[in-house]
Amino acid sequence: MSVQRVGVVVHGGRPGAVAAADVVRRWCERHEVGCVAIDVWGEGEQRRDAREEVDAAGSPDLIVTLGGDGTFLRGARLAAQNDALVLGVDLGTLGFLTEVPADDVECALDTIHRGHVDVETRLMLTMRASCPLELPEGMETLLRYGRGPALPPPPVRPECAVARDWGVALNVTALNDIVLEKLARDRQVALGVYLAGRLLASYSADAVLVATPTGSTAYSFAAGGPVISPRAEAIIFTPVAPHMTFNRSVVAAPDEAVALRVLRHSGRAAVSVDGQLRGVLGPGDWIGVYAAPQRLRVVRLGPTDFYGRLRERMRLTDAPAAVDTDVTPMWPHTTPAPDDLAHLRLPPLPADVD
Ligand SMILES: NC(=O)c1ccc[n+]([C@@H]2O[C@H](COP(=O)([O-])OP(=O)(O)OC[C@H]3O[C@@H](n4cnc5c(N)ncnc54)[C@H](O)[C@@H]3O)[C@@H](O)[C@H]2O)c1
Ligand SMILES: Nc1ncnc2c1ncn2[C@@H]1O[C@H](COP(=O)(O)OP(=O)(O)OP(=O)(O)O)[C@@H](O)[C@H]1O
Repeated sequence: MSVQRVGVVVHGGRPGAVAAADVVRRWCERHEVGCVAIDVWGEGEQRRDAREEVDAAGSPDLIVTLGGDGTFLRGARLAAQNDALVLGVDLGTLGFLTEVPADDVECALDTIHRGHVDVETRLMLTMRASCPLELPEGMETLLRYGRGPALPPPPVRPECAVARDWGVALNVTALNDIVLEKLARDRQVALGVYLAGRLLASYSADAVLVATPTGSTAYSFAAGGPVISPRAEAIIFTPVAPHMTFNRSVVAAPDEAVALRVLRHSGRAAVSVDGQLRGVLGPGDWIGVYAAPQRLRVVRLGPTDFYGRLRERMRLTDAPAAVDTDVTPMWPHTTPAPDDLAHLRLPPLPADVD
């Protein structure tokens, strides 16, 4: 695939990211490829929903993010809207989602332009709600204090309108997670949690969240949820500080929806999508979270080493009694794999590891 138009999402507060954006712009000029800077977070401006943002940018077919995981999530939201490829350049703190170091950005663009890339697809979430979402007056001001303006409420998909009891379909995609959390710090949320349409249990908690396998290493991980390979197809439900004995995550199949209903006596609940506040629910309101029909298409320049990255970036520590200096991979596969292993994804050669 040759690239027609690149959309650049840059962490404007980081000089290294701004300099790397310049490198991308010059590469585009040299290759006569359109290039547009997408300032998803222009200070003082009204933010746009993903459709408006992508249209204004002239429908790029490649989104390059220059920043950390937050910047990647902002770019992924736009790429998902246009079925564009997304390349994450690592200029952040943790860099769990990003793919290439800043020094390799030109080389990465050359490779993509020649069509020599692997495209990894990632499951994303979308949702329906009992009513369109909105932010109460005054919240916008609070949000600006933290991280700049809020996104507008998610647009309703009119093409998905049916009978009222199915609620409204919202034009949102989450690569990590959709979170329902208490709005007031002193009032838990009380929720009925339904899996595949059946009540699992009623929860009183600080928050509950629905995560993708990609998001299993983000908030869900912090709340004690399982780590799931991003290549797996699953939907994870994780409660955060539930005041009850059943506090486990439940891993559902990708065609099973997770519905969250705010109970009558509950405090109000904030809905966040990949860390962005998108609405507030009151008693009686509900959201249904399910796998989006489209997958995110992420550029991979080499074999992914998810577990190596997990060990390194999360700084996993070994049991003191089990520390061993031998880190030779199991099955280094310097010779072809035996027949009984031929169908497996085997560890990448050390030279190929990102
Ligand atoms: N207690 C928590 O850990 C907590 C609380 C709120 C939100 N979050 C997460 O933050 C995400 C938004 O990220 P942000 O960078 O915009 O906000 P942020 O700056 O608050 O980032 C939270 C941290 O999570 C990391 N992160 C993000 N996605 C990840 C992933 N898939 N795997 C591993 N680490 C990941 C980021 O690098 C950062 O260190 C949300 O989707 C949510 O999962 C985490
Ligand atoms: N384009 C931008 N311009 C100015 N400030 C920004 C921009 N993007 C993010 N910031 C600010 O930088 C801080 C970190 O943002 P964010 O966590 O989203 O970055 P990130 O890309 O995930 O990098 P990191 O890995 O360091 O967290 C936030 O306070 C945010 O407001």
